[in-house]
Amino acid sequence: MINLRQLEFNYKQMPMQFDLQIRTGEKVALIGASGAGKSTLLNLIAGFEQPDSGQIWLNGENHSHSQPHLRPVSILFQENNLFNHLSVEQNIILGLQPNLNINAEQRQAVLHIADKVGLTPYLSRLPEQLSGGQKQRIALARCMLRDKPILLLDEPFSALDTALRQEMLQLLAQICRDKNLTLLMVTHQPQEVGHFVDHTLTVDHGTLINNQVL
Ligand SMILES: Nc1ncnc2c1ncn2[C@@H]1O[C@H](COP(=O)(O)OP(=O)(O)OP(=O)(O)O)[C@@H](O)[C@H]1O
Repeated sequence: MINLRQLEFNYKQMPMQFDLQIRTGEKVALIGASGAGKSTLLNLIAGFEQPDSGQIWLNGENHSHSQPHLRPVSILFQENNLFNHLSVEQNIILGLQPNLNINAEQRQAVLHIADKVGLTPYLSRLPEQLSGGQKQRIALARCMLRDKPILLLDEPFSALDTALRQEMLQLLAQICRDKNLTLLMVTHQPQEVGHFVDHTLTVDHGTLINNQVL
């Protein structure tokens, strides 16, 4: 569950104020013009930006000022999600274990998710040897492996073609269902995710302006 209460944040040129209520297991798409504040909203929830005032409640706990790693949240950024000196497999493993030491069961989970996102042939490569879409799939695989109840995705599929976007969306739907995840996902293809999400919210000039049920 995500509950934002009169959350205020100011970049000099753009004051922002967010009120938001997303129930556990709910899936919400976030749309809006470039520069409207979508990424900032995700960064506030994940703890990478600090609000000036207001409250952030996540799964019933007040996380208004907690450290990012203490929040029950996984986030996929628009870019720079990967460690370039680590292999594809190691980048995925980071979702489970920061020191990369995993047991046999965890390795099975890594291989399974790598297979699901079509990265099995690339596991020993470095990210720089992959395309933009393949890199984004590494980050997506890592996010989906993590055991956090809230998933924040910032344009996760923008580098993928239509067919692959559909496949990744199905995988995401399955994982959200299996783990009962709460999902907030920035997208520029609201028509493609309409059947998958419960609501679409629009960010306009630093505020959530509507709540449209699709
Ligand atoms: N570090 C920063 N310092 C000052 N202003 C910033 C900073 N980061 C973003 N902004 C400004 O805050 C506003 C919101 O940016 P944000 O990245 O949240 O928009 P967005 O809706 O995610 O855009 P896009 O769809 O292009 O990714 C923009 O006007 C942007 O210029």
